[in-house]
Amino acid sequence: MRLSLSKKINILLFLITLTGVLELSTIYYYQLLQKDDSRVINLAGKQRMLSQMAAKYALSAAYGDFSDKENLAKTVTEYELNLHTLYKGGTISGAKYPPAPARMDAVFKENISMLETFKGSAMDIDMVDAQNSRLKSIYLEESTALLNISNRITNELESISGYKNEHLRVILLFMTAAGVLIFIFGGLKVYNLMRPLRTLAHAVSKVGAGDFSQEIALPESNDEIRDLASAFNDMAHNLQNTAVSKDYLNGVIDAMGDMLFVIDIYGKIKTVNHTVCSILMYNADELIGKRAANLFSDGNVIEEKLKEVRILDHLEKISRIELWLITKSGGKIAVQCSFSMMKGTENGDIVCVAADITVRKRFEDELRKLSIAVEQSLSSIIITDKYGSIEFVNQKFTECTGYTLSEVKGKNPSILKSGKHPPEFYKRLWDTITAGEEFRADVCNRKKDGTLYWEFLSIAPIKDTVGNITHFIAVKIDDTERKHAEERLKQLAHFDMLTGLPNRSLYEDRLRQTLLQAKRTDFNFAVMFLDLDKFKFVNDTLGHHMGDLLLKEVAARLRESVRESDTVARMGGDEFQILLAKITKPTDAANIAGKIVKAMNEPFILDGQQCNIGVSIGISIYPDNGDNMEQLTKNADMAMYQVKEHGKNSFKFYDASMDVAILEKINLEKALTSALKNNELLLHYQPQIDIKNGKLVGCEALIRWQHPEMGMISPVRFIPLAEEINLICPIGEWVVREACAQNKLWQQSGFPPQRVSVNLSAHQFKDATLAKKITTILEETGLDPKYLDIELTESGLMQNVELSIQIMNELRKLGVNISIDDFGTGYSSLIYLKRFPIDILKIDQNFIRNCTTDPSDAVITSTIISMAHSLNIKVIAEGVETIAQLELLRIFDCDEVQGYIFNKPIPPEEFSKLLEEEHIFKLLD
Ligand SMILES: Nc1nc2c(ncn2[C@@H]2O[C@@H]3COP(=O)(O)O[C@H]4[C@@H](O)[C@H](n5cnc6c(=O)[nH]c(N)nc65)O[C@@H]4COP(=O)(O)O[C@H]3[C@H]2O)c(=O)[nH]1
Repeated sequence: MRLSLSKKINILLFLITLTGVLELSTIYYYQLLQKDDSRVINLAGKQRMLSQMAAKYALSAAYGDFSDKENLAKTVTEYELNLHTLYKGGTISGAKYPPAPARMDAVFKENISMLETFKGSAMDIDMVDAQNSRLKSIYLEESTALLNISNRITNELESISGYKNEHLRVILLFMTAAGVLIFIFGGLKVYNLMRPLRTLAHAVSKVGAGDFSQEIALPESNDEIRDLASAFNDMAHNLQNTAVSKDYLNGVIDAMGDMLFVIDIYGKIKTVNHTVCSILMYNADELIGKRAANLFSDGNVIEEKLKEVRILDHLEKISRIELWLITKSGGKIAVQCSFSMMKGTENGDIVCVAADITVRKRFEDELRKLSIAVEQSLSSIIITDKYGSIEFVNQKFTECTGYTLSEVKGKNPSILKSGKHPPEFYKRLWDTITAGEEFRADVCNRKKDGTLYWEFLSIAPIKDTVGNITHFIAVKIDDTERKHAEERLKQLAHFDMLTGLPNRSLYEDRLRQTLLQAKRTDFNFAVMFLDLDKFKFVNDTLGHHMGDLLLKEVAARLRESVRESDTVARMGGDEFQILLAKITKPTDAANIAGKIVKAMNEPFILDGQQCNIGVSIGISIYPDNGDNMEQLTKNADMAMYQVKEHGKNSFKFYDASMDVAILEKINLEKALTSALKNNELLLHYQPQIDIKNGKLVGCEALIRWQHPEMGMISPVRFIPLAEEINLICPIGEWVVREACAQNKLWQQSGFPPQRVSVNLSAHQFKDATLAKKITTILEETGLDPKYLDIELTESGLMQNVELSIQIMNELRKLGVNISIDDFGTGYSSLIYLKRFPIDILKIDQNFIRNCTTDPSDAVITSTIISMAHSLNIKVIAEGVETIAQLELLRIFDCDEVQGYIFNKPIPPEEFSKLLEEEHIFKLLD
């Protein structure tokens, strides 16, 4: 049952009041009772006195004194009245007397009876003989009895009154105790009521201090205090959920990544958060009170902004602006500030939140620079979406193709297709880029006006943050000129410039192809080795010009003598070779050879002058005279020598009896096998000179074989043999070790350090452990890798491009220099040149030899030099023999030169002398 607080208090008050009233009533009643009792007791006392007086008067009469007879009557009458009043109650002289308690009935009756007896005796008092002693005793007895009973009544009344008093005192005591108990109970109740109120007051004061986590235990009582406590808990809970404390708010503000300032109406800083302090490197104390404008590079702007914010306040707009904040150390930080009036305050504070946009700004700057770079790039740039639809092209693209951005936007780059590439090319392109890789290639495209052009194309996918391709970017460098140069170089590399016939490299390539085909499909072919008779005489007597004209005419007649499918090549000088691609029988070759001899014997009219020559032809037939290129060529060569030996101007088939030379070769092989361990190999060194100052910058190590009987043998003779019999690798290793050791010795002798170049055979370059071997040699000899230069021939590298690149990179990593030897005689591919990590390019001496006389050789030389320089590659010209060559090379900006004009390859002791003299080679004046 719910007892409300007011009810509880009312009950308590009622009980206390009731106790009080009862107590007062009791006291009052007690007082009244006391008054009645004392009146009764007084009357009873008076009865005792009256009984005494009656006794006295009776005695007096008994002794004959009747003077008090009347007094006796009066006394008895009064006594009787009083007795009846005491017994039954009544009023005497205005005073009221209550009737005596019932238990005193007997005594009062006895008193009345005694009084009646006494009265009877007293009535006869006149006849009493004064001397009658019996009467005397009767009177005495009766008055004493009356006196005694009066006393008894008095005492009994007194005792009844005393008992009553005692009883009332007990009641009073009890009531007082009850009152005290009710008071204590009430006090305890009030204390209990106050306890939850005190808890509540404590909790309320905590909430007031911002601690909303208060929750108090509900009192057990089902009253308003319980309601209050419950309401308080609800309130605190709601406050915690909806309101934030100052600390919490400060925590939030300090945790903000952006800087926060509160600026007062005077433009002074009132508050800052931690981010401000950490970015601007101030303490909060240093900032508070400072003018906000002083922190910005453009204080006026800030002042204006603050004013504007106050004016616009009613619009409730947040005003944003980009500014520069100055740090304590003077650094500048780009920020985007937003200003807003602080709501809920009257003092006009403004909140300024400044976001650090330095990175974004830098990024925007980068982006701006990048877009300018893209727009102004000298390369054409196309950006497409992931489906290949064009989104952007730059200015260079428009210049290059004639298409504007609006013309190509949304279209596919295939509008540029030239039709020069097969569908597989485009498939490979798409397969590569959609696989997320970069595609690079030389591409022939078509301009808007229909003209074709070449460009070097690189397409890269652009990926989003999760790696999905979103766009493709194509960067294209106009390659037409380079392509032309390359085509031209290829032409130069594969064709003889004078006669237009295929040169050695193309010829050998075709021979290789024919050989492969013949092996596959089993047919015969013939190799012819031709040497003109008397050409030297014509050249020497009629001059080079006539010699050239003659060679051209010879080439034309040779071409006419064979089928389209046959290859006529000029191998150099007056040496030609012919590949008769398919013959059914040797006589076919004999017929053609006869035809050629006949054609050569016809007089030549050169510039109006007639001259006659002849030709010696050696023929070898596949497969009878050899099943490989070298053998077929060598056998044809041998047959040609036979012709020369036997009178020239004829042809001869190879015959095994010619193999005397083969025996010689076998002997040579044996001798070479033991040459290494017999220490018959040695190195000569040829100086390499800086063309600008004549200083010695390096040398080329060239192997020599000092045979005990055959004398000095040229590497041209034994290196191919060593390659053939697999001796080239140990010999090559010996060369590298010897050259490194010698170079280190020179350095240890105090000579200025210089580079030593070593030739490496193509066979050595097939060895994947080559770099490891060279590392060991460098470690053993102690030579710094930068003083070693490895020379490789282009054709050697091309045999296995990927392995070559791998080995070259390994060597490069070691710090060793890499040169390409005999450049211009092989593939001369610029694309490969770009892929090879090359330091030096050596122009083949064939070009140098003729560069001053043959314009095409001069063109090749200068093209090679400028092309190498554009790829950051140094150029050495070898085989320089004349001042004219040297002069031309200097004009062509060649870097270094080597050749007989300075020195032939010399033994190390002689080379030491050059170093000792610190020899400066005399160049041109
Ligand atoms: N006509 C003329 N010739 C000049 C002139 N200056 C230098 N030479 C010669 O031209 C050749 C240049 O060497 P190469 O092209 O590497 O051609 C070398 C190279 O391919 C090979 N060879 C030489 N030494 C080694 C070697 O240690 N290892 C390998 N694998 N091959 C070597 O033998 C070839 C011939 O070597 P060498 O007979 O020493 O002939 C050398 C050198 O004596 C000049 O002004 N005029």
